[in-house]
Amino acid sequence: MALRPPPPPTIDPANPNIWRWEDMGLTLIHNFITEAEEAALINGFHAHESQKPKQPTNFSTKKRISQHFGYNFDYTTFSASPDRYTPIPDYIASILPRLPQVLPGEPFRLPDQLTVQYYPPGSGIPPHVDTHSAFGEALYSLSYGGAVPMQFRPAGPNDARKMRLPKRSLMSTAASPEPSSASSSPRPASSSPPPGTSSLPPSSGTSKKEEEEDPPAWDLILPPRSLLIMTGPSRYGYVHGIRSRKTDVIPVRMLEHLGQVGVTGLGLVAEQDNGEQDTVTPTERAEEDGEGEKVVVAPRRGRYSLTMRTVEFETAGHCECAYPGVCDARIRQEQLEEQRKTAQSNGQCASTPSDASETKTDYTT
Ligand SMILES: O=C(O)CCC(=O)C(=O)O
Ligand SMILES: [Fe+2]
Repeated sequence: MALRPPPPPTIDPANPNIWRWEDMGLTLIHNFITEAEEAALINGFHAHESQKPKQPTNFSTKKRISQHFGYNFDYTTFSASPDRYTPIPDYIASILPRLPQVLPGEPFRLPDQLTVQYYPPGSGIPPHVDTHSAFGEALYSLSYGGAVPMQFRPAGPNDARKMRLPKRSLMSTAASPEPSSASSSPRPASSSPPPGTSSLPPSSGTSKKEEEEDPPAWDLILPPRSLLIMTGPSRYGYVHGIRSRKTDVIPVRMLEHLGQVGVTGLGLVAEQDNGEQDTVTPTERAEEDGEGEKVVVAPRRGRYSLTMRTVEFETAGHCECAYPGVCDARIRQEQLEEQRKTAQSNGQCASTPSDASETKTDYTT
């Protein structure tokens, strides 16, 4: 199926590279870094990978490979410890001061929890909501290498249900990936099941048929060297993910829209399998899909992303967002309340609020 274009963005009249979806708090800035900076980031990733004290990285794997810098996040306590810190290399640190402050009126802290991910061609990340309570509102994600479409949809009742499953895992549901607790730890496989199709386990008593339809999703192409910024609804109330697939069927109108604002070279079809540069523009490859839409079938390339978040030390574990259905802090409160009620009905002491930080969940970011 062809990608579904996003709602029309507002293009910044002063800088056509900047696309905004103001009602969603979503921004995409094209050409945010130069090709030289992109090359430095890619070289830095591979140099760091080669220094890992383990067997050589298998780049032909289908799994994402990740590297963590800055504060290490501990998912058993749901907090970051100021004394567990992996130094941030220069090729990443130099990007941070250039990030736009997107929350006016709030003091701007440079992101201090950084995750670099390499997505081998065809791999993705399950649909998820990044953990609300652990990080500041603004999430930044810089893309480099190949382009990839990121899928967005408003979080729905199925997501809320899945986030309340006792054994939620990144493999199976709308959750909240990354970062994992230790720096450079391997991530779960990213390929299955396809986002949006995960079903509840039989023990939940809910059959696939009884599940409500997810709200419709749309795709945002993240070209290499672009910066995605999520705040507000897109940060707290939308699910985002990348489908695992070898090729994307891209409507030509999506490519033309990118071309109009000076974005060329998606990295998707820039190189042929024989390694030669491909001089044919993507739109020249267009064909019609079954519905008469002009599309380009573009093979996925290896893609890298640098996700930048700010750890909340002060307010860790709390969140007052408008999306309690998919809010980790609200879910923990609900669980505590249930435990308290159960304890009361069993005639035991109710648990104290301090249990909150120890509640065992397997939420990742
Ligand atoms: O690869 C990306 O751009 C985003 C990854 C992501 O959503 C995450 O790590 O939470
Ligand atoms: Fe995410």
